[in-house]
Amino acid sequence: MEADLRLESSLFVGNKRYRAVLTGWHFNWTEVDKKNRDRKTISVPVAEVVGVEEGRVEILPKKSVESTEKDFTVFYVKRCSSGGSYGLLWRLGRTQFSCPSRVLRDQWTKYLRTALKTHSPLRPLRLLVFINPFGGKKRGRKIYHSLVAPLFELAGISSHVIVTERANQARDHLLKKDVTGFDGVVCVGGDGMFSEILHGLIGRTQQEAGLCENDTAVTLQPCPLHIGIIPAGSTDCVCYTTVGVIDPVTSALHIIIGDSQPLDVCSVHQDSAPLRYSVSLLGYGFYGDILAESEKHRWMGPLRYDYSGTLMYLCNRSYAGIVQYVPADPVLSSPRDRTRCLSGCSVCSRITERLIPHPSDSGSMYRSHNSLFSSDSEGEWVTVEGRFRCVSLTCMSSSCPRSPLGLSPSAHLADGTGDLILVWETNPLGFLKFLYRHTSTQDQFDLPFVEVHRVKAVRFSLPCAKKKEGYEEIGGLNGAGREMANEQKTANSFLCGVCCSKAPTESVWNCDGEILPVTAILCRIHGQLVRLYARGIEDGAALHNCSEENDRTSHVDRLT
Ligand SMILES: CCCCCCCCCCCCC/C=C/[C@@H](O)[C@H](COP(=O)(O)O)NC(=O)CCCCC
Ligand SMILES: Nc1ncnc2c1ncn2[C@@H]1O[C@H](COP(=O)(O)OP(=O)(O)O)[C@@H](O)[C@H]1O
Ligand SMILES: [Ca+2]
Repeated sequence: MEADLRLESSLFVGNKRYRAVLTGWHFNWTEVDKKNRDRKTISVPVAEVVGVEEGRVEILPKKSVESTEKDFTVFYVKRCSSGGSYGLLWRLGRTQFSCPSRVLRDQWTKYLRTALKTHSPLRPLRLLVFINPFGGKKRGRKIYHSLVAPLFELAGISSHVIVTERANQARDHLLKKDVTGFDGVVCVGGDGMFSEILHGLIGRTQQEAGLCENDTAVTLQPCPLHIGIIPAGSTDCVCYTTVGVIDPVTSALHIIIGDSQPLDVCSVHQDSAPLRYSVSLLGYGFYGDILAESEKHRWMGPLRYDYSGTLMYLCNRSYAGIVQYVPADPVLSSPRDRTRCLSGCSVCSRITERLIPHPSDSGSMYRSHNSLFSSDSEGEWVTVEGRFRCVSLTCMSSSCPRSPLGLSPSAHLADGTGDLILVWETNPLGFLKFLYRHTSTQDQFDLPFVEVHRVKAVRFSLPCAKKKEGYEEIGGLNGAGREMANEQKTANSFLCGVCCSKAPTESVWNCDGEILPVTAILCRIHGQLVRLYARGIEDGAALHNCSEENDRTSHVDRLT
C-alpha cells in the first residue's frame, strides 16, 4: 500500500472541533478553537494504533455506548509512569470521534486500517497461547481472560489457547505438533514457562534446519516465530528485563503492535544430560541452592524465594570450582561501563548488522559470527579456580522487581555476549553487602571478592580432591578473598547448622529456574537466537512525549 497515505478533515471529540491528519506514519488531531487557532495536538504513531472500531466503543470494561453512524473510535498505546519500575506502563488509550458524514467516517476507518497493515508488518494475526494455571499466584487464567483476551480481540488477533495440564506440555507441543499459520507463541506464566517455549521453539527450528543442537560448534538457526510473555509467574525476570515493568496489559500491547526484540541465548552443554538453554540466570552456588531449597516450598508461591534466600544466606556456603571463559571483545563494551541497554540500543544494533543475511553466504541463512569452537580458539580460554560463593552467567541484565537494575546492570539483551559474575568465598557481611547492592544503584562489582567478565563462552568443572585441599589452605586463588576466608570458615560451620547438619561439597546449577542434573558444563552464547514481542526498556524521556508526540526514544543511557 502507498507509504504516502494521507487523509485530512475536521472531526469532533465531544463538542470540540479538531483538525485530524493521517500521514504515512502518524495520526494527529489538533484542537481548533472558535477563532480557528490551533491548540493542543495529540500525535499517535500509526504503529502504535491498536484498533479502529465503528461507533463509540469501550473495552476493559466492555460497554456498549450510544453512538451514531458518523462515529468511530481509535484505540492506541498510551504511556504512563510506572512508579517504582524502570520501564513505562502502557495503557489502552481511546478517543471517540464524530465525523460530519457517514461517508467520511467510512473513509477514516478504511484509511486507518490500511495504514496499520502497511506500517506494522510484524503485527500478529494468529497466536498460540499457553497458560500455566499454577505459575506465580495461580492467576494466569484470570489474567489472560480478563485483561489480555479482550485486547487481542479488539486488535483482530485470533488465538488458540492451551491451558497446560503438566510441566513441559508447551515445550513438547512446540517440538512435535504442527504450528503452521501461527505468527507467534505467547506464554502466560513465569520464567519457567518462558523457558519451555524457548526450548520448544529453538529445538523445532534446529530440527527443521537439519542441525544438531548438541554440536557445540554449530551456528544455530534463529527462530522464525516471535515469543510473547504475559507475566504471571514468581520472578518474571525475562519480562521485566525486556519490557521494564511486570504488567499484563503493557505486555499484551507490545504483542499486539508486533514489537520485536532480539535476545541472546546461552546453550548449556552437559556430557550425560540433555542440552539446555538459558537467558536470565545460570547460577551455581547461592542461586542454585536457593532454587533447590525453594522447590520444597512451592506452596508458598513467589515468597518461597525470599524464604529460601534468607536460609541460604545464613548457611553461608561456598564451593570449589574451576571456571574457564572466553572473553568478549573489550572494545565493544564492558560490564562495568555504567551504560544501560535501552530500547534501540546501539551496542546491540552493531551485532544485528553483522547477523543480517549476506548474499555471499551459502548454505546458512545467517552469517556465522562465532568461530569460537574452532581449534585455534582454544588459546582464548582464561582459567580461574578456587572457592566461590556463587558463579553466575547471564545473557542480559536480569532485572526483576527484587533487583530493578539486575544481576549485571550494563549487560545487553542482544549483543551476542553474556556476563560472568564470580563471587569468591567471603564473610557473611561482605556477601550481604554484595546482595544488598542489587537493590540500589551502588555498583555490586566494586567489591574485592567480586569479578565480572563479558564473555562468549564458559566452562565449569569440579577440581580434583587434591586441588580442593589446596583451595582450603589458601582460600582460593583470588588474593583479596584470602583474608576473609579464615573468618568465613568459622561462620560457615556455625550458620549451616540452621538448615543442615553438614554443608554439601557441591551445589547445583539453577538454569532459569530449572535444576540441572550435572555440575560440569560448557556454555556458549548465541547472539539474537530468538525474538520477543518487546522493544527493550524505554526510558522516562518517552513519557514527555506521551500526549504531544507519542514517539519512540532510543539510545544507550548512562547509569547515574
Ligand atoms: C538483601 C536483599 C538481597 C536481594 C538480592 C536480590 C538479587 C536478585 C537477583 C535475581 C535474579 C533473578 C534471575 C532470574 C531467575 C529466574 O529464572 C528463576 C526462575 O523464576 P520463576 O520461573 O519465575 O520462578 N528465579 C530464581 O531463580 C529466583 C532467584 C531469587 C533470588 C532471591
Ligand atoms: N500445568 C502444569 N502443572 C505443573 N507444572 C507446570 C504446568 N505448566 C507448566 N508447569 C511448569 O511449572 C514451572 C513453573 O512455571 P512458571 O510459570 O515459571 O511459574 P513460577 O514463576 O511460579 O515458577 C515451569 O517449569 C513449567 O514447566
Ligand atoms: Ca547479551
